[in-house]
Amino acid sequence: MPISSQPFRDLPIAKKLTLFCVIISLVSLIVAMIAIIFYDRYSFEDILKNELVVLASVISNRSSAAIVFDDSELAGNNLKSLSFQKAIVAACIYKFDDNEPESGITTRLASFPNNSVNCPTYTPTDTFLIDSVDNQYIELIQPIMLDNSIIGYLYLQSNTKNLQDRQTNHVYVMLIVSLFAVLIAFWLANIFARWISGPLLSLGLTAQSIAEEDDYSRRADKHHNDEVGRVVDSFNLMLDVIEREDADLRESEEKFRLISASSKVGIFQLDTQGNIVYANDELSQITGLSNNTIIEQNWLSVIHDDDRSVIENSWQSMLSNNQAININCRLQNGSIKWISGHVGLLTSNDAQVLGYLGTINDITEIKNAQVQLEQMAFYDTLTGLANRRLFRNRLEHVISNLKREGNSLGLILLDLDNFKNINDSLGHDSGDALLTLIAERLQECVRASDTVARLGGDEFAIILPGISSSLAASHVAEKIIDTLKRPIALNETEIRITASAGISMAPEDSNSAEELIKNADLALYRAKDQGRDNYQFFTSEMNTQLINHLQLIQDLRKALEAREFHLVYQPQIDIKQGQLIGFEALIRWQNSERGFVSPMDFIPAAEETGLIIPLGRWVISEACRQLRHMCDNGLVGDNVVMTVNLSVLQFQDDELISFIQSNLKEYQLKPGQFEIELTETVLMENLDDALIKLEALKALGILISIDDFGTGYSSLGYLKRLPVNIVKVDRSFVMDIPQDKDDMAITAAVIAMAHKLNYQVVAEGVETEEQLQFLESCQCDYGQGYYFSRPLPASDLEEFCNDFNLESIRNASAS
Ligand SMILES: Nc1nc2c(ncn2[C@@H]2O[C@H](COP(=O)(O)O[C@H]3[C@@H](O)[C@H](n4cnc5c(=O)[nH]c(N)nc54)O[C@@H]3COP(=O)(O)O)[C@@H](O)[C@H]2O)c(=O)[nH]1
Repeated sequence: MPISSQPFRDLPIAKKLTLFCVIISLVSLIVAMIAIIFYDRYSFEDILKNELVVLASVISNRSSAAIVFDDSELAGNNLKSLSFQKAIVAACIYKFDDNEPESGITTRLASFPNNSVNCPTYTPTDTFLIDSVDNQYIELIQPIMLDNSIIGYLYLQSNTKNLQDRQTNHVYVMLIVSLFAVLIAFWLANIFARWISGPLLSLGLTAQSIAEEDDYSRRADKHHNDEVGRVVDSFNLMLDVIEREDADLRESEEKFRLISASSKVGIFQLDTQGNIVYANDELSQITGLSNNTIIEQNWLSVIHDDDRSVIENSWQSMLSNNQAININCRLQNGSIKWISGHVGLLTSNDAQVLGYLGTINDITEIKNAQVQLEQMAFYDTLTGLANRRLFRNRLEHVISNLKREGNSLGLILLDLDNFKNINDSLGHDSGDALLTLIAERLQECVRASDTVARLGGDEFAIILPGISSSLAASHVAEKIIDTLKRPIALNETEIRITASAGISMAPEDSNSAEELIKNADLALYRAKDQGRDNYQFFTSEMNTQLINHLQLIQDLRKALEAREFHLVYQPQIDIKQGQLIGFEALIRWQNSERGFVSPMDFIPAAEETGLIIPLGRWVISEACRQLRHMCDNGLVGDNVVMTVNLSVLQFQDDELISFIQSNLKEYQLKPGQFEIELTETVLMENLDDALIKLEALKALGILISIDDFGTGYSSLGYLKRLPVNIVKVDRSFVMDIPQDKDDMAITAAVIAMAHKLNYQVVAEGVETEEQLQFLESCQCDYGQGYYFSRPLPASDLEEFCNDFNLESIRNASAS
């Protein structure tokens, strides 16, 4: 409620109290004075009248003789005594006429002063009268008695001036006394007022200084235990609470300031209109605007053009709905920054919106990382092509459109032939560069609407959406294979590479992405099987093959548990000495339903499933056990070597060496009695690791031979680096001797080269005397083949060992 300015009301309490006391005193004094004046007046009049009566009584008593004797002189003398009475202005003595006293007629006998005009010609009607005349005089008529008879009258007139003077004096005195009383009352009231208002004033001053200095540690002084004292107590109590809350507030403000200052988050406060009223330094850092500019400038102007309308909309919705919002946008202030933020409501205890409090984070790095991650998640980092995930997404997307639009889809899976060799020989950097060039060539072969993806390694996929027919798909596949065949210049080397491709079509082959990939993969497998550098369409019989393959794997697992495997041992003969020098352990699987299953069929499946590890370990143990058995039975000496074949996975097994060692120990065999046979493919999987492992095996004394030498990536360069003991010339070279002169030349060269490198040579697949003679002529060290013996079951080994004689074999062959 507005306070109107009223002079009295606005006076300080002390003055009000003083004024109040003075007014009370004044009113009291005035009332008292009036009462006294009135009282004075009547009491003075009474006194005057009484004095007049006494005076009249005395004069009248004295004057009876004068009347009786009609002595005016005596009467005059009696009256003269009144000269001392200053108030008496007139006095007269009257006597009744002697002749007619009953008539009441009087004669003036004497007067004072002489012949006073004031003495009336008097015929009294009353015997006794006293009265005041016009408040100026008092008149008295006193009968003069003699023997109870009235003989005359005395008239006295006294003026009241004296009385009035006395009264006036009284009034003056009272006024002076009142003045003093008022002054004393004022003085006392002042003291009293100060006494009363002093604590209030002090309380007010304390409150004022607290407000001015913002110092809530101060306390008001308590002067009395009265109501003001209780107000002071309450005030101080309130200050305690405020001080505590103020301290808490300051502490929290300080915390906020510290947090705000050191925060890596931009913090800002807006008023109810959305204007920034506070911003911390980090906000300036993030926005690139100075603190003042942020507050002055319309900060929305720094929002990226593309994001501004979205932010404005959510901003408006926050202002109108009073609901917190999350923001995610770009800032354009020179460079582009991504920010993420939150703006919440700042409300009072009664839920009134006081403004808005918000935070923003610079998420540019996160965004960039996100973009990078997205790139990495969906694109191949080396070639920039779609990766497996994106390929899969697109394939599923195209298939779903296919169902709607009734189009066809071609899927080509592509694998580079022998890419590994290039990688190993030229190095991974060259391999990567080649893959990048291949990716470029692949993209040249297809339309922009097609998807070229790298699925990993040297495996690529091409999605051909909306392709008209399998004929059109075959044209693309041909184009790709031809394009890739073109020589590629890589690090000043000209490289030629071929590719194999498998094609599946939707909806003909399947409408499921997974099925299509699987079908194309089967077709690719067939293309590789067909000698690479070609493409194959998926056919339903490939599916049958797949089913058979899966059945084989299932049976293989069961066979391992059911111990359906056994080993056969093929002797190896020293051609020059004609002596048995070792056996190659070869696995056999005899299945009740399948009958005999060739290792050529089940070893790849065992490799594929990892079953080769337990299977291969069983072979090692069984071969060692068999050699121990033969040694123990005197069938062979400790110079006879047992050879086992190791596949890629087996050779990569970290526990291979320790496993071999523990078996040698268990069967008390020397490392030199045990040999591992590795194909070039096994070694080439990871030549560097293979070398380390081979060195370790050789250091232990275990013999190492390279199987199928000459069929793979045979190179003198890498052969030199291999710590092997024996090279096995592949059966394919031996089998056509002596008909195939080239094979003879190759065989002779391999033997000579191996000898140069101090390796011994085993010729595989020796079936005839001619082959043996040729190998002899080439100084081949050892031979293995049906000519000497087929692989023998363990039960036939005793007979073989006891009966073996190369001469007899040769003689029998000659006859
Ligand atoms: N990882 C493992 N691989 C193994 C194991 N056992 C065998 N194999 C590999 O399987 C492939 C086929 O072997 P297999 O059918 O046993 O054939 C061997 C011989 O029977 C055959 N051979 C031997 N001499 C002749 C011959 O004069 N003529 C002819 N037509 N065939 C002959 O050669 C095979 C032995 O070859 P190799 O191993 O290269 O010395 C084969 O690749 C085996 O390696 C196993 O336990 N683990």
